[in-house]
Amino acid sequence: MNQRTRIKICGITREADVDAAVEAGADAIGFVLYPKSARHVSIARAAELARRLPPFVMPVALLVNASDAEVADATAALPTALLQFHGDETAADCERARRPYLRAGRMARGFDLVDFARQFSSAQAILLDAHVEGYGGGGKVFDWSLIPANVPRPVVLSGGLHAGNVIEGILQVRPWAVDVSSGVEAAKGIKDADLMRRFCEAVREADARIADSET
Ligand SMILES: O=C(O)c1ccccc1N[C@@H]1O[C@H](COP(=O)(O)O)[C@@H](O)[C@H]1O
Repeated sequence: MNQRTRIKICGITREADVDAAVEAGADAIGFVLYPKSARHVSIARAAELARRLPPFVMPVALLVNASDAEVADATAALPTALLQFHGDETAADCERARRPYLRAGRMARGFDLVDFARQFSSAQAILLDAHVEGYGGGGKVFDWSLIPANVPRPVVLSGGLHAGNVIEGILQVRPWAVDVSSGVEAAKGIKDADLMRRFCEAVREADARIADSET
């Protein structure tokens, strides 16, 4: 199958970075609504930034153990956003939002990804991140060989990706999408336009290699 790997760039806090991510070719832009993150933006600020997005580029609202009231505020202010639950939420917690969502799994040895994906059968995809302190965004790569071939939901590969390793990640894992934050930053929450461009070019290179190998 000649598939285009989708690209999410997460942790955006500035207008210029929204524009540069779109220009680079991102399909989705993530806003971190988790107050303890160095990349945190308020719901109002995320909504302001999301209004810059052109059609067919999706905003993503990243939440960590948010209350139902916070989730309701986020969905009201960001009506077109996909939700990304990146904490300890249960499937029931995620489903109460009544919105399409991604559920992050924190990969470590012994983590049963197939069972996790079955628990979150209502998720659009399972996002795989390294197990780091502070829930995520740590720029850490996990051992991709821990991902079994039979995950029953689409997979979003993340965790320490950058232009130098994303081709290998895509060729090895064949994810539906990739997600990057630290690997395209000058500092936490401050994206680098050149790194975003190089990341997206590397993803397209991986797709081209897959297409070549299939013809
Ligand atoms: O970005 C954060 O600060 C963050 C905080 C809490 C949970 C998740 C967070 N970010 C997500 O972590 C992964 C991996 O990021 P990185 O590329 O390794 O920095 C990604 O999904 C971010 O959206």
